[in-house]
Amino acid sequence: MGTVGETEGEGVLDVEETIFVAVEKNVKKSKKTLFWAAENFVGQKICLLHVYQPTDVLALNGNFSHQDLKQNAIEAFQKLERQKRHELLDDYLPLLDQAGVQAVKILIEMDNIERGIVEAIAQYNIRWLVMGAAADKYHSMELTGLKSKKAIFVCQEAQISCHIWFACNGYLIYTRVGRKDRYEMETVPRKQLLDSPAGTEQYESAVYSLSFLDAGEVAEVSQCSEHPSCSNNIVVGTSSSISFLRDEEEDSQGQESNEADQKLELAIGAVKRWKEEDVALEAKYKARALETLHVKEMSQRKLLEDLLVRDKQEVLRTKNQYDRFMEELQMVNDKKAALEGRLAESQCMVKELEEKMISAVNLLISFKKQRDEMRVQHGDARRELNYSRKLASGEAESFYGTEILEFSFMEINNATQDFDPSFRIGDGKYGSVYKGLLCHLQVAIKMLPSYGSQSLIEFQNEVEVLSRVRHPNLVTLVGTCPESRSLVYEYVRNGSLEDRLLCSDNTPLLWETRTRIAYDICSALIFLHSNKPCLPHGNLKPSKVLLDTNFVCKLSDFGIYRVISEGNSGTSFNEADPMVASAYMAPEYLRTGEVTPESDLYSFGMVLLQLLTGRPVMGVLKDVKCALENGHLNILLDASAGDWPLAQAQQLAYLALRCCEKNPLHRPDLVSEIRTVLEPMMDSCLSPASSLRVKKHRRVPSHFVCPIFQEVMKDPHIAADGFTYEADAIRGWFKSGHDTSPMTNLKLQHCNLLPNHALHQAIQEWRQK
Ligand SMILES: Nc1ncnc2c1ncn2[C@@H]1O[C@H](COP(=O)(O)OP(=O)(O)OP(=O)(O)O)[C@@H](O)[C@H]1O
Repeated sequence: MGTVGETEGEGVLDVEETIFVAVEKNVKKSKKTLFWAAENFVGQKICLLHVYQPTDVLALNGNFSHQDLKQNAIEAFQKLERQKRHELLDDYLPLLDQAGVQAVKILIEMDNIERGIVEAIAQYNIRWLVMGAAADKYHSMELTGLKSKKAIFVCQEAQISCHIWFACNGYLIYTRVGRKDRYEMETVPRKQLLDSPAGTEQYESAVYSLSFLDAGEVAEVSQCSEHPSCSNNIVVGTSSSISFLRDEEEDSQGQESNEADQKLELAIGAVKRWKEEDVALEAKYKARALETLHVKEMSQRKLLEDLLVRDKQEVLRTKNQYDRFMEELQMVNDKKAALEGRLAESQCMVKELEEKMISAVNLLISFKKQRDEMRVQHGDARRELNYSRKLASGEAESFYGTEILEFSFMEINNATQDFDPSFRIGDGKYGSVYKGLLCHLQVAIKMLPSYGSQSLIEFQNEVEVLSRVRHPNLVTLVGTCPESRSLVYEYVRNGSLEDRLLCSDNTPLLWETRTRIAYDICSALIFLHSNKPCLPHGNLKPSKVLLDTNFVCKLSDFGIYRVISEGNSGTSFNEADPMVASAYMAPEYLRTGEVTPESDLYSFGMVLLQLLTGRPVMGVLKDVKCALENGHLNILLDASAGDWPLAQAQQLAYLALRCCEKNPLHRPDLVSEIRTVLEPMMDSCLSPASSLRVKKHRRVPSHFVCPIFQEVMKDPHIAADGFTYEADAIRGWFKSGHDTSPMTNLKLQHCNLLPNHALHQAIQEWRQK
């Protein structure tokens, strides 16, 4: 327990000129004592004296030993604490500043405050000290002695040279007079001073009185003679207090002296007892404090032990968790390695499969090529065979070119790009018609309804019959797909007569062309009816009259009823208007459902009426009849056809009406009557003026012209680029070292050529006309 003194302020302290004021940390509590000093010692320097009990850092840290705490930390803590104290003391300085008093401060560090003050008095040789006698709240008129234990201790223990004023609530309560000759007095212990009568003699003008301020005690007050500037009062001892009495009659009256001695002894005894009691009490408090500290430490220890147990458990739990995670991680790593292995395997497999796929595709391509070649060979072989057969039966001449191709559903599917709607060119009552490319030919594929009662053989036989019927005015049936029950026809580019009559593309048909169309239909019907067996068309109407690029008419769907099974004959998929459809049908057909050459005549008559008038079929028969009766057919004639010679038009109208006779027997004969009427008309159409107009109309179709020779082809052949060339021209191209397409300039896959029979035939027909 050392004494550390710190002074702060200006210069060296002159203890003779300085009033020390003992203050506590709370400014409020010591403020009035300080004011009292400032008021009473005007012009004197004031030094604030403060003792503080430093915190026991080791005790604060409970279980930690001194070694555990770093010296630096302790010092830092103490420094901080000291600094705080200084800051607290600084709070007094503005008060003194206001009073115009110079101030310094001394900070003493000690466990016991009163002892600290006493030590400071000794250390700095303090001559003048002001301190509190009691807390301000205890102040009253009766308060005449010291109440604070610290004050009492200082009063008793401070070196005698120090003069001390004890104030309370701004009033001086008690003064301990200091002895100027301090060297002399300091050698005498305070107690001895009290005990010795000589001690009392040394104080002639001042009498010490220790007042323990019990209730009811009375104090006498005398003027302080020690300090001139002071209006202090000196408290003179009372009955129950320890008193130093100045009694001039003491020496003379022995009895009284004895009594005084006795009193003194009593007082000393009381002080001793009080001190013993005080020590005992302090020991008791200390013991209690230690006990409390012990209990606190024990509970802290318990708390820490619990915390330790909990921490241990937590660590254990974390460790278990960690172990589990590590196990899982291991498993995941194992799985990852396995999956990576599998992935590598799969990638190998994918690569292998890709290679296999590529070779399969290559194989497929070569198979397809082989198949195409084989199909061609097969076709050739069949043709050869049939030709040989026909040769044997003497029908060889009419045979060439009537072989029919068979396609798989896959081919039909590919040709129509999965029956893409953009490939659909029309819908009939039996199904849809798609455009497509098969064997390098542009074709129209008619999808028929299901077989129904018809067997595959029956279907194939009927198709065989139809495919053999070939005429320039009939759409050629080039193939079939029994799998999908579809018929593959040559594609006719210029739409149907129905479209033309509706002028859907604003190019009306001239009367010459209409006359020729009538003639073409007549020719086709003569051919069909003269076929063995007789093959009536069965569904003649403008939508079945197709026109090629040269407006040559080609009847489609002839004899289709032969491949439609009975169960499906009435099936209507997309029939526009049944009334309109039946308007072309002969009354007996509507009654019996039997297709005859006469029923074709009726339909022909209706088509003829429409060619003349361009009117819708409904009501046209009645209108023309009426017009002829009234002689104003010219009004009814289609003006967009040009100046139709009226006589010719009338002749055609009468012919049409005869064809539409209800009684089939009254209808004219196709060859002897109808063709006889139409033929001269055709000739007149070929008059120079007409033929010029028609020729204008009949320019050479561009697809008849070889792209290399730029002439109409004689022997058209299809190359690998899909274009048709004159055989000699394309062969010459290859011979000259080319392996590219003359049209696209791209490399050709092969140099094989395929005869384009359909085009060849079309060119022949065109030439004949
Ligand atoms: N070979 C072909 N070339 C070009 N277009 C064709 C060919 N065949 C048919 N078409 C087109 O397909 C359309 C539908 O023909 P489809 O024969 O199925 O029905 P439709 O003639 O309208 O009447 P129906 O219901 O009586 O059969 C025709 O109008 C025609 O435009």
